[in-house]
Amino acid sequence: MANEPSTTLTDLSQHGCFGGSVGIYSHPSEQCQCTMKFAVFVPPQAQIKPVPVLYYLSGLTCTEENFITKAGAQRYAAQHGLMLVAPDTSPRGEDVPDEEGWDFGSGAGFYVDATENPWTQNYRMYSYVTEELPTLIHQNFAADPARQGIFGHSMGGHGALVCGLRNPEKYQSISAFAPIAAPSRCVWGQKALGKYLGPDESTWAAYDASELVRQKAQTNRHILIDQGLADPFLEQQQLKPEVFKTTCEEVGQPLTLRMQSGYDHGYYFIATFMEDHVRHHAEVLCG
Ligand SMILES: N[C@@H](CCC(=O)N[C@@H](CSC=O)C(=O)NCC(=O)O)C(=O)O
Repeated sequence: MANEPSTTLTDLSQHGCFGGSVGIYSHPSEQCQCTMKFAVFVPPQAQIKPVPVLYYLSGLTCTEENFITKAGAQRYAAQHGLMLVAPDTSPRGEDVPDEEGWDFGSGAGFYVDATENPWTQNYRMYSYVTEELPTLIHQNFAADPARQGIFGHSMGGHGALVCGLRNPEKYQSISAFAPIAAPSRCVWGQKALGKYLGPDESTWAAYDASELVRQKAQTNRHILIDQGLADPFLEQQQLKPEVFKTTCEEVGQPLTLRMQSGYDHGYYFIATFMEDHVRHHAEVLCG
């Protein structure tokens, strides 16, 4: 069912899963100028016709494997007939610049197109996620390019909000778990945006959901966010969901922000509310 099969994908592993399959793939990336990896769950419905695709963006330190092995999304994606795609979180490799520390560089691409050296050649995760990866998916899998959603966690929740708000024609549904919701106002975001984009903070707004939603509110679409109240990064002021919520209220962006008592930042929290998030996307994409 896929269009014009590409020869550039390397199949690294395949596993039967809920009547469909999980595959891990690598490919040479034009945007990131290195080998990139991603995970795909193909639901059983894809054997009959192209299915909608739900992209998941992971958080700091993650690879393409965290979500697919820990979040438990495949059961619900199989029920609704959704394909899941989870890319790595940054370019990687011997020739890719990196820095000490886990909140910048490898594993911390922040879903931006860097404009500052030495990051600009490889760190193009925004264009990778919104352009190169969807093209590859549609060339190689039974995916319907007209029905796509995006969600993610923490740094990946920030990425999902940014990619979704900036590209309403590409993504019809958006949700996030504990997103970095106002990166211009937190330590993680200020470090990453300052290094990838430079010190001129006016350039950061294009990658800050709480700024973007002022210009790009999608008043006909509902965004779902879950946030754990026992999340240490919430207390450290890295996430700031209240800033995003206030802006959404000001501009009329429909938002359900659920503050979940007893949940921290990890994948036990994500797995607990995964069914609701997959349903949120399926109601739009599979309706
Ligand atoms: N290594 C760090 C903690 C890193 C961490 O918590 N990463 C989160 C995402 S945080 C925001 O983007 C994550 O998803 N980790 C992977 C996992 O499988 O849990 C430290 O030492 O504090």
